[in-house]
Amino acid sequence: MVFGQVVVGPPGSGKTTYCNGMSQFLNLIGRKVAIVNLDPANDSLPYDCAVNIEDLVKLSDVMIEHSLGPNGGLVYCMDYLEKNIDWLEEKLKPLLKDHYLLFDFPGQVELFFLHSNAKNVITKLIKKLNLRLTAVHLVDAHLCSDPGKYISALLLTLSTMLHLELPHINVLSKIDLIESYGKLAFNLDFYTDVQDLSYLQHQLDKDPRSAKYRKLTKELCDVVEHFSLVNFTTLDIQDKESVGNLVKLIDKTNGYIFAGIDASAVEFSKIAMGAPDWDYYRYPFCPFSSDYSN
Ligand SMILES: Nc1nc2c(ncn2[C@@H]2O[C@H](COP(=O)(O)OP(=O)(O)OP(=O)(O)O)[C@@H](O)[C@H]2O)c(=O)[nH]1
Repeated sequence: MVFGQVVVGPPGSGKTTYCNGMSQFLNLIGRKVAIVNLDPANDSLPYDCAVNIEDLVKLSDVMIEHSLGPNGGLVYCMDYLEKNIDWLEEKLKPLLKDHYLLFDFPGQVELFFLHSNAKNVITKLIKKLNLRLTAVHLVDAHLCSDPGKYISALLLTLSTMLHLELPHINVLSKIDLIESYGKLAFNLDFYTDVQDLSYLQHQLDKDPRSAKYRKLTKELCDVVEHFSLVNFTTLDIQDKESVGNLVKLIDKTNGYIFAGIDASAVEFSKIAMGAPDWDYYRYPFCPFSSDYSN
């Protein structure tokens, strides 16, 4: 069984930085990691990738050949990848024996709630290669500083969850910067737990432009609350404890913590009930710099 993460989120939410930081962290706790770059718009990669979509299709070539803009070009690239899924499977096969996989996807959000190519690629890989993947959806934490943007982020997150149909963890990224956008109207828990969105209405009513859409906003918040699926964890990719806590969550969702244990009910309950206290803190970490190897 091969475990890994599908890293998605809007442009600039920190996906590439995440893949880099996460792979360094996982390496340090003893896992062999392979990063699969499926974002053809990723020009300068901070990490060494095991597989790069650029070797199959180049966004710049697609845009010229088919007279497409960057968004149309990306949709084309994902479509091309789906049609050539054999290429990706062949590239991944040598990694399946002992690697943990990180898939770095493009930030164009329409790929994850409108078009089906990216989802089809993931589904085919899961089925054919027997992968256990968790979707990690990054959302820039600064969106919490504006109630309207926060509600948009909730809707995007919900639609991505429903579209991908994977074990899913939503992350407020760059949490270290949250205070630089001013004091939040509520405690951070309010934004991570997504419990009672009616409080946001008071904030929105302060702005006459959003007060006009009071009913629409309420209905949208009701949709999010009724699904009762969205909540967030937080991440500062430069903080080892923050990354470690996220890894624990991800390991529970994709089943990594159960890998290699005896399939007996006793063994299973030991892991399920016990504190998840395994390899994460075994390794001495330096106080953080974004490069864990420093
Ligand atoms: N302070 C801080 N900055 C971060 C963090 N994560 C990412 N960044 C910064 O956010 C910016 C965008 O990060 P990227 O990793 O390029 O984001 P992306 O989602 O891959 O962007 P696209 O490829 O455009 O979709 C970079 O300047 C990163 O250094 C974080 O946890 N804390």
